[in-house]
Amino acid sequence: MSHGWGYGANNGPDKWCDNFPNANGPRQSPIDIVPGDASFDGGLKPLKLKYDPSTCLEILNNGHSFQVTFVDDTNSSTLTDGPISGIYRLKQFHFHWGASDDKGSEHTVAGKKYPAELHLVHWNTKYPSFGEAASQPDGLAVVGVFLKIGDENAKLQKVIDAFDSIRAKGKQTSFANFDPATLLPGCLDYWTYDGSLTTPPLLESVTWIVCKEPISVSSAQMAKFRSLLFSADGEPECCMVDNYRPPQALKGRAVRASFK
Ligand SMILES: Cc1ccc(O)c(S)c1
Ligand SMILES: [Zn+2]
Repeated sequence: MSHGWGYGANNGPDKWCDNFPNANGPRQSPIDIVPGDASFDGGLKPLKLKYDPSTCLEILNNGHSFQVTFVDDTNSSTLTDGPISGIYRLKQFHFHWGASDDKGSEHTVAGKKYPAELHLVHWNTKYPSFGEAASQPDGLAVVGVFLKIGDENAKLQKVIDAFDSIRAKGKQTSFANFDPATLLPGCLDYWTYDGSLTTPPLLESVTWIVCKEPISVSSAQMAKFRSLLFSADGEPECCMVDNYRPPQALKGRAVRASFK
């Protein structure tokens, strides 16, 4: 039986094209962002993120990353303005990270890798659901935030404190009253381009909004990320590390900057 997709030698990013033809599509993510090649667009609006902590629902280990999911049946937690039109609802946030502090982000900046990258996933409310939106070219908007090694991040620690309850694949636990805005950098300057999910099925439905300014994470906190498992209870333990896709070909796409 064929093993599901993952990040190992036999099922990792270089093999995803075998089962997911989008992998070789024209608007794949992530990309290497080259600041000198990005064009400033004065028409880009500031990001407007309105998050209601009471919509925070649970935290789970899905075997690829961990994610915090939100109730998305109203416009309580939304992304508007920025490069998008209309109202996009927050569905979940998750991270990608490395086995060591020198790698882990999906997007890179002039070749620089950060130790981790946060993705805040929003869906366009012109469609009836996340699932419907995910198959549309303007269906999703993902805000990416880089993590850099520095001071301990007290806000992030609230998420890390839940890891003991979700160490193995398939584990989930309630996670209430968390404000994802506390994970955003102070400056919301961003780069934006048309891309895709960075995990199978690699749907080309994402407006990427990558923040220029990183947030901090301590090396000890990154070690806690690496204590999570790709494997389920009863399976040989496999540490959840290097769950990132490397940069993909730009294929003529423009990258715009909201800042000079
Ligand atoms: C919807 C979604 C799921 C997983 C991901 O890594 C991303 S980037 C987006
Ligand atoms: Zn992601």
